[in-house]
Amino acid sequence: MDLKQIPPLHTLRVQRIRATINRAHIFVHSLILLALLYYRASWLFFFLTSHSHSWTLTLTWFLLLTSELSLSFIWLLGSAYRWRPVSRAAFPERLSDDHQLPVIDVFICTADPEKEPPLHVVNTVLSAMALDYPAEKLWVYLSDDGGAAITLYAMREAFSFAKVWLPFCRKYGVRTTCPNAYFSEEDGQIRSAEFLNEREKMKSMYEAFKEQVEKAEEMGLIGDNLNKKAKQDAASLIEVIGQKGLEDHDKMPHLVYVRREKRPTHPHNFKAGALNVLLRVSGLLSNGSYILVLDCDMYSNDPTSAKAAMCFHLDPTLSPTLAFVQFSQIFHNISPNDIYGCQLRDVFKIWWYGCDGLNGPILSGSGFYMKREALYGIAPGMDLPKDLIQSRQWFGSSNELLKTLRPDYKCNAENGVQSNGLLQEAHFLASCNYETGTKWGKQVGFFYDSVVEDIMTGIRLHCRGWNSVYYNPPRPQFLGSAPINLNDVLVQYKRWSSGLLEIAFSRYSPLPYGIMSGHSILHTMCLSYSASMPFYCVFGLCYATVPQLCLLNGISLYPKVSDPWFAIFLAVFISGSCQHLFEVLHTGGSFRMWWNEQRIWMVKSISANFFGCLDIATRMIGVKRVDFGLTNKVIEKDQVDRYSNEEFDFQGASLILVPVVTSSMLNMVALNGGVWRVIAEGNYSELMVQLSLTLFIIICSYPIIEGIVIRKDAARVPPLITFLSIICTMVLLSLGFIVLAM
Ligand SMILES: O=c1ccn([C@@H]2O[C@H](COP(=O)(O)OP(=O)(O)O[C@H]3O[C@H](CO)[C@@H](O)[C@H](O)[C@H]3O)[C@@H](O)[C@H]2O)c(=O)[nH]1
Ligand SMILES: [Mn+2]
Repeated sequence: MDLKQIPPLHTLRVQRIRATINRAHIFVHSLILLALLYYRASWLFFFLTSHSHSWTLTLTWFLLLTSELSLSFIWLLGSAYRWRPVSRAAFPERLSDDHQLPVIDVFICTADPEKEPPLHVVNTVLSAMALDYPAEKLWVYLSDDGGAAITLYAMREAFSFAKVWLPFCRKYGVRTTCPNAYFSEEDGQIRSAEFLNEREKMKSMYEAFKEQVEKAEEMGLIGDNLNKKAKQDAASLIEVIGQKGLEDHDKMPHLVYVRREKRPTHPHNFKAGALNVLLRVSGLLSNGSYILVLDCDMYSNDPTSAKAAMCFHLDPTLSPTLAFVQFSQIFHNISPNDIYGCQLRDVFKIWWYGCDGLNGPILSGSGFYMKREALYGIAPGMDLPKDLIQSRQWFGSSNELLKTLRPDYKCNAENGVQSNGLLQEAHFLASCNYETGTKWGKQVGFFYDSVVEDIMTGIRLHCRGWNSVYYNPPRPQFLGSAPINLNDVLVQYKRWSSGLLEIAFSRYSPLPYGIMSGHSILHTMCLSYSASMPFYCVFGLCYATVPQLCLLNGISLYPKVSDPWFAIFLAVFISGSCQHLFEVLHTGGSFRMWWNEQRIWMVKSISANFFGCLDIATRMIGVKRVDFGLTNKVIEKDQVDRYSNEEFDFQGASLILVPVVTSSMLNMVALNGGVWRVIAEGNYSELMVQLSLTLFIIICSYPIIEGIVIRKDAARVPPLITFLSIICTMVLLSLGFIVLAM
């Protein structure tokens, strides 16, 4: 048959108009930036060389040049995302028969039954079990780092519930296969009486299942495992759920509960460590060629994702170098205009499309189908080590695991796992000593050098020669929940910032590493951009303080309104803002969302990014240990109300908020002082930019100022934070007066 007549499994379209607009903008914006930097540098040079040079001016201009240079450099790296955006379509219905599909292992991670309620976790498990994929080829693994009896109990109950839930979903073509989500939304379609009847029955069965888990929780099944020590010090426990009735597996995927061994003396490497244990245990039990990774707070929202991913993985032209297919992450609980910028709009609606037009998106933690072989430490097309000694150095001493690496290996778990002693070996693979002296976490599996293991792993796979694909079909394939309280948001960003800095300062820092591994320059820029984001704090901190302190002291840092160079500063501001606004509107956002994103970018850069830098600095000098800072997923009703009203929630605010509150206070003082000075001295034109900048920051900070001065409710800025920020503001003001008066 003529190959051209076979309908393709997927298609790719380059977004030409977007690419052209983007490239034109990159060109214009680069020219403006160059002019601005020239202006700043030439004056700085003049100050340095003139006889009567003032140290104060030299210092302030140096600070501004540094911050403007850093921002321009980060912008330049990020412009690679806009170079060649593409979009894809997949046609899973064109896949040939089910018999040829490979085995898929689904990995779901949970780490704490208090912050991640077991009922939510098993909802994610159920949604994954209901993927539209041959049941005997689907294995679902849950890694329980919380080591809680209640989670295991909930898994067993979930397996029983799945026996009725999966047939129901299949019979009626239910797409929302996460029961909690399904029963909290209306079906919306006109359905038969039989269906409505069954749905009601199913609902009451779900309620009964839910009650059972909640009752167990109340009865204390959650048990003594909850205390911190037990979480750090526990033996491994692996259970293949529902194995006794093998007949179940005609229609049911396998479900495996894995609790790895943890000892206080052994670093457990957080999620990456958990995933690597799953990689080994699953290698032994099912050895799926592909792996779907899900966080416990992100459920499958469309059963077709597995087959859609296979459209790419099974395409012989893509497959040899394709490591993973990344799906978009959509968060179901985002407020109408996304006050905290948690939907990661730029990542999933702009950047990954752009990366996909180069070598593919960076790994994003959850919602991706990964080729197992890509995680085994080799470049595409290379063979795994054949020599036994070398294999053991890479993969550890389990002969059973090593056998699974052979190309002719036949999985022997088909006949039941418990019977053939494999479980014992699985415990060995989940023990905390197993990785000692091996390449796990360094070359094999998910990488340990950063708490953002996803980005780290993605960068290293790309630099090793693997590619990836981004797929974002109209119906969200995976839905997650985002934090809805400012402190949780900032703590999450702080972890990401420190993790990204770990990458930036590691041997795998993407810019040198990408260039040295011969990776494409544009894609290296994309990889480097992600690792450079924490450095936004240089610009943020400088622009929130230096021009303001100078304004108070009557020092002008920008050209006069009448000076032609003034237009350059205005043009940078307009060009940057317009591009951002255009992208927000183009990706379905509103004007309000654009404004919110501007604000939260400022907030995050001076708090989370700055604290990320401090975190790394304290770790480097050995004062602090690495911490994951799990995101809290238990949400109170009043928090939800505040969030849906788009009201800032400062409850539980920690020190991380101090820079934000300090900056708001400082800018208010500066604006008042600046206005007085301008009125008194009439140097309006000279200080115009500084006055406008200060006013802009104040308008952006309105919810924070409101939280300090006006609000009296429980979610206002806590008085302690206000107090600390007053002290910081006073220190900054005094420093400003002392230094600038020199
Ligand atoms: O020691 C740990 C810590 C975390 N987790 C799991 O890791 C996942 C992500 O944790 P979460 O607190 O939800 O962090 P987020 O910031 O929401 O996660 C984002 O950032 C992480 C990297 O920091 C990525 O791994 C995630 O995929 C990405 O969604 C959850 O399923 C946790 O249960 C573990 O299994 N073991
Ligand atoms: Mn999460």
